[in-house]
Amino acid sequence: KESQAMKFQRQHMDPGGPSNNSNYCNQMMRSRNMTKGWCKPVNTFIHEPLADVQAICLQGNVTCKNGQPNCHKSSSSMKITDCRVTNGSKYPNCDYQTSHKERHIIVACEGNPYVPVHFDASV
Ligand SMILES: Nc1ncnc2c1ncn2[C@@H]1O[C@H](C(=O)NS(=O)(=O)C[C@H]2[C@@H](O)[C@H](n3ccc(=O)[nH]c3=O)O[C@@H]2CO)[C@@H](O)[C@H]1O
Repeated sequence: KESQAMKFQRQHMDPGGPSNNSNYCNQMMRSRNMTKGWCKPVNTFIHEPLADVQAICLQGNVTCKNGQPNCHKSSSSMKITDCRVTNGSKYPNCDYQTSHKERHIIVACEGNPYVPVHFDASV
């Protein structure tokens, strides 16, 4: 069974990216298994080293969207790509808009070791 920490890395980590093609999201949402059963509506990939993303758990503590107290906001902005399903997208041919951005990100952390398990938002 996939751990929450490994699920976070599968869904959100891409240190090597982004390739500047407009098809990045279509390719990545498929290859990271987020188009099975449905087209996941929104997903962010983070283009920073894993160690830098794990370090966010030691940074600014903030309240999560769901009210839980275990979210943390990155002290610096990070290179990300937002993938958002298009209006014309029809499962199983999931179609995404690819948006490359630099934002502070907010993740939820859990466990021992205390690591990212959920992507909450970018600001
Ligand atoms: N405080 C917590 N502490 C610990 N765990 C917590 C906590 N909260 C949730 N989980 C868990 O995390 C799991 C999970 O997948 N939550 S999810 O809301 O659906 C994730 C969102 C995110 O993937 C994506 N999104 C969204 C915006 C954006 O900019 N970028 C972007 O990528 O869309 C998704 C839906 O919004 C679930 O098991 C839940 O129980």
